[in-house]
Amino acid sequence: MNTQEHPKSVIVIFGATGDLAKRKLFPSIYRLVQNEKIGKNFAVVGVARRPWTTEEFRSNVSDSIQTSMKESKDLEEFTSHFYYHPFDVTNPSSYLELNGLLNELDGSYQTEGNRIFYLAMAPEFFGTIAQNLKKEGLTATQGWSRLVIEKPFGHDLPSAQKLNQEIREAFNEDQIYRIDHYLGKEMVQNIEVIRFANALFEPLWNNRYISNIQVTSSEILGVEDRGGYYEKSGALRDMVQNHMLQMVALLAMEPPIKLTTDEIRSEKVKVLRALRPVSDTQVGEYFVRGQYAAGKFNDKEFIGYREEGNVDKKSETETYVAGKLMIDNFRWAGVPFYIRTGKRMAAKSTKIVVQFKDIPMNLYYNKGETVPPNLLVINIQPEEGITLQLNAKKDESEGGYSKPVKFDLSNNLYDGINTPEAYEKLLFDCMRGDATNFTHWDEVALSWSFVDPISDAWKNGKATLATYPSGSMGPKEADELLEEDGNQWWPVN
Ligand SMILES: NC(=O)C1=CN([C@@H]2O[C@H](COP(=O)(O)OP(=O)(O)OC[C@H]3O[C@@H](n4cnc5c(N)ncnc54)[C@H](OP(=O)(O)O)[C@@H]3O)[C@@H](O)[C@H]2O)C=CC1
Ligand SMILES: O=C1O[C@H](COP(=O)(O)O)[C@@H](O)[C@H](O)[C@H]1O
Repeated sequence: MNTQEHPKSVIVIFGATGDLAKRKLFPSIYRLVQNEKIGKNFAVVGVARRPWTTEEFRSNVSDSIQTSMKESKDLEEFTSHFYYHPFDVTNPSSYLELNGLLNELDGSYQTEGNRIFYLAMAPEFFGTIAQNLKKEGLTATQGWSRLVIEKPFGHDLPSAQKLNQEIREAFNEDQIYRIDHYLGKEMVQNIEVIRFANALFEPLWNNRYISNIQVTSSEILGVEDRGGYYEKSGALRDMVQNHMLQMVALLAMEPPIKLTTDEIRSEKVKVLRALRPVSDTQVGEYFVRGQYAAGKFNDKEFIGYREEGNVDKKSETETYVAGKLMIDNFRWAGVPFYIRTGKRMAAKSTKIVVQFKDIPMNLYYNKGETVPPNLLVINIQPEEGITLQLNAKKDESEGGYSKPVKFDLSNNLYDGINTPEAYEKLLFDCMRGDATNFTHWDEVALSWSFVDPISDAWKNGKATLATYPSGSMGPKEADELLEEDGNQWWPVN
């Protein structure tokens, strides 16, 4: 890339001493520099309460890079772009001083007045920070100002509306970048290309040819030290309201008329609007919730969720959700989208399986053979790639007629290229003003509208909480959810 095209900006990270900044944000900025996506015209200002000096902050940034990258070079030059400005974000008088520093850095790094305010803090601070930034004139520069907001965006629809209103008093919708880091994953972005750049798939992408679609996001990790947050969230709010529904929307949306932010968002919104609402009397028919109990995985013993730190011993919080989503529109009528996500499961895997309908007649039936369905598998993580399961002739020596064969298209896809991390891509998109892979307010609101009745029904005791042993693929009730439709979960590894 030509240096002329490098985006220029001062990035202010609120919550710069926290976990997200250290594990994700500093390494992402480092990779942007190493990959020559940004040049010299950038500075990063860390804000938090801890009374660190800029030197201490730089040393923390340096540690973060050394811990997370296989190779780290030019660290001194890189960290020289970082500054620390300690203050309590609830104190309005501190913003003027911050503005002074930003103006100074703007001059030193020639960032043309462009500013990114990245809120890597608990959501209760979002409204206060946004309003103080505006009130104290930090957004009134000659360049652009953008606000990046981490999830969770509210706790339910009313709290999200309130939060949105507070932020919108200070920033326009097109200045707000709501992060859903799944939208930065290479293979999630690939869904659109697989669908809309291949003559092979798009004609089959409907209820005439697809039997069901399964989206799994399983984690081996448990809740561990995040009990305080997770007790108020649970898997439904933590994963389904955002990442899982976003993947479903990308899989189900109509082809946009153009690949622009607005057109793609508007197609995703139509899918979210077409989701069949689940009333409290139907919740058991469409959703299963579970919580991990003690168990063993790879010879290691794990405690149950209720034994984790900051978790109530009688907690009813779900660490697992499986659901059947129906999209009531012309393309998808009758096709279940099954989703499942959970912690302390048997695999770290995010995978989409598109199961095609059976052939109209099985010519091999009389020969005693079943013909398995064709499967298109999109592997999002940890491996990235696509496989296509077809049926092919067996070799004479194997006996019988047909067997499933997998075409692994992964190597052809990337050919060894090291794909960028989700946060790296999203930060770069924000610097370039491309909001396509961020969530619009309408998507957030519709997702909460879908999820709220489910969590209300659970809260009102309308469904039992199943348990599953740590190290398993979830409760048996989730298998029964599919068995009732004559389906089964496809393995994730
Ligand atoms: N960690 C992760 O992997 C992910 C996090 N998120 C979201 O990102 C956000 C941050 O998460 P995470 O980094 O884990 O949280 P942490 O608790 O690790 O960090 C919180 C940060 O906020 C600062 N802080 C707290 N109160 C104040 C205050 N009054 N004034 C100034 N600074 C303050 C803390 O610094 P100090 O104590 O020095 O003031 C710290 O830097 C949350 O919204 C979370 O939900 C989203 C996805 C993944
Ligand atoms: O947003 C979240 O995502 C992570 C899982 O992300 P992944 O990229 O590792 O799949 C999850 O652990 C966390 O609870 C949730 O807040």
